[in-house]
Amino acid sequence: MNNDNRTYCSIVIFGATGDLANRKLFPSIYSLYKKGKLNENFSVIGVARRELDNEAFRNNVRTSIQESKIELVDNVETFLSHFHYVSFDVTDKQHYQDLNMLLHDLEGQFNIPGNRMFYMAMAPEFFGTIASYLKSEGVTNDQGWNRLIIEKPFGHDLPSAQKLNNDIREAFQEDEIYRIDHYLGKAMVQNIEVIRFANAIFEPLWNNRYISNIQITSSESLGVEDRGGYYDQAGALRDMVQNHMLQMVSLLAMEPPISLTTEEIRSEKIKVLRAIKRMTVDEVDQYFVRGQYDEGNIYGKDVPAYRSENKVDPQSNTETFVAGKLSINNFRWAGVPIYIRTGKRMTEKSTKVVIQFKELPMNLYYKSEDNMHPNLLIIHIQPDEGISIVLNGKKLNIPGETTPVKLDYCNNCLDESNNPEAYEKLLYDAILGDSTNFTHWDEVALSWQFVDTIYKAWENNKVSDFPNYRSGTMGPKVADDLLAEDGFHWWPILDDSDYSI
Ligand SMILES: NC(=O)C1=CN([C@@H]2O[C@H](COP(=O)(O)OP(=O)(O)OC[C@H]3O[C@@H](n4cnc5c(N)ncnc54)[C@H](OP(=O)(O)O)[C@@H]3O)[C@@H](O)[C@H]2O)C=CC1
Ligand SMILES: O=C1O[C@H](COP(=O)(O)O)[C@@H](O)[C@H](O)[C@H]1O
Repeated sequence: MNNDNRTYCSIVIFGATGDLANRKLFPSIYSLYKKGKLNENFSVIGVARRELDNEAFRNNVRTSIQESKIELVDNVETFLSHFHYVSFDVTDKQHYQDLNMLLHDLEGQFNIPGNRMFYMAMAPEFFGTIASYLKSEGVTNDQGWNRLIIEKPFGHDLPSAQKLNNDIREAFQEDEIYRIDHYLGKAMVQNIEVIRFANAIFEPLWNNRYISNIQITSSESLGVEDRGGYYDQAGALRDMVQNHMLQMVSLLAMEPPISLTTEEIRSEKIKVLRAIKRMTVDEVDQYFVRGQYDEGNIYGKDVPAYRSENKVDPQSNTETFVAGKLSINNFRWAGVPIYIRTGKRMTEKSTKVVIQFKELPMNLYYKSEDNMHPNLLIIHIQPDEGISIVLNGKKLNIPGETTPVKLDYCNNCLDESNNPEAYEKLLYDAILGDSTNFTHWDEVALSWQFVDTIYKAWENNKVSDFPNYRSGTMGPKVADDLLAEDGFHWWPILDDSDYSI
């Protein structure tokens, strides 16, 4: 049992009957409890409109844990007794007093010193209103700490993000705001810093003298599922690039921070985002391409085109795929393209980073382009977690010939059961007050600034060829052309891939 009183707190989940709460938050809280990271001094209050009593709410929580891969143990009923539910419409100010009273009661019952965490697991249009009523109705407490966890999307563009930020800043200080980017909770995304800054063999090579290009792929085999209404307004650039992809870029490209504090790491990440070369609207098509999925076949199953998905405009021009080339204008990275691509209904669910190293100035084994195999460092972010290094070895029994050999380290092979989910890690960080793996407003603003130019170009220049990739493929041909123009190709993302091409 953990006696760390920093974890003594109440967690209020706005949107407690929703998908995120059920699929991610309840199982994460249970997992923390089961591991002894949360002791008995906590409470969870669920808020949503539908009428439920505490018992029905606790049954929902139990079901959500059962449906996750976490095994229920004997203490589950004690755990559930910490959960309470209040039903109200968050736009209705008067109910916040009831919430405050319940918080006070539970703080007494569970001996919680007034620490309050407010988790916004609801549509973003409510974020500003909730923050403002929490403050005006005195629900933010002056006895302990107050923290606000905000889900994505954080705005739709820079002006809307700025407005949202101003609204929540009226009630919460920047250091009380935890903007979630769940990629920052993934084990191998967190490992990027360790790979870079704890290994003498990588950091000396981590620059434009030795690296020829970097590729980041985050592909999904799923389509938009039941989120067509949101996604058709968002698109892949807002949904994945503005946040997750640019966060990975900044971790890969940042300078070593002077220490591992939140402020130092953030400051280095922000410098990368500032150094990304800005495009004019007219230049966007040289650097970014988009796609939309057509019908096709994934894992042997026929799937519909994006335009036939539920709650999607049948004439939609929303992109479900983006690929782009970024340049970072600084001493370390000038001249090294960073290619990113992400999309739905692609061949496989996979997130990988491939660092391709430059060729030797003179390779004694060179015979033709076909036998040139660049060294690669592959960071497998999901579903497999680990790193691979592709080197050149001797081809058996053929003198003077080389062949690529792959050295693998698998992170989740060691003990998968003990590997916490991203949400679990981030929730725990927020409870402890560690905001390193959350995004600062400056990062959000710089990312939107970059992405807004792309959308401006795309709005001016409507597509005529959507849908342009079949479901179950790696995206449209234009994404391959983007690299081919620079003499590169996308490295394959499947785990048993052949890296000899
Ligand atoms: N689901 C996911 O995997 C992910 C979600 N997110 C983000 O998380 C947030 C929540 O998403 P998700 O859980 O999928 O959404 P859902 O639509 O599943 O849930 C919305 C929740 O809000 C409640 N709600 C809606 N209107 C009101 C209101 N006026 N007053 C009180 N409660 C209300 C709903 O309950 P009721 O109808 O009972 O009021 C429900 O509990 C969004 O910002 C989303 O972008 C981010 C990443 C992944
Ligand atoms: O934020 C989002 O991420 C998911 C992909 O997350 P992952 O952890 O499964 O890689 C994506 O499906 C969703 O559209 C987006 O909103």
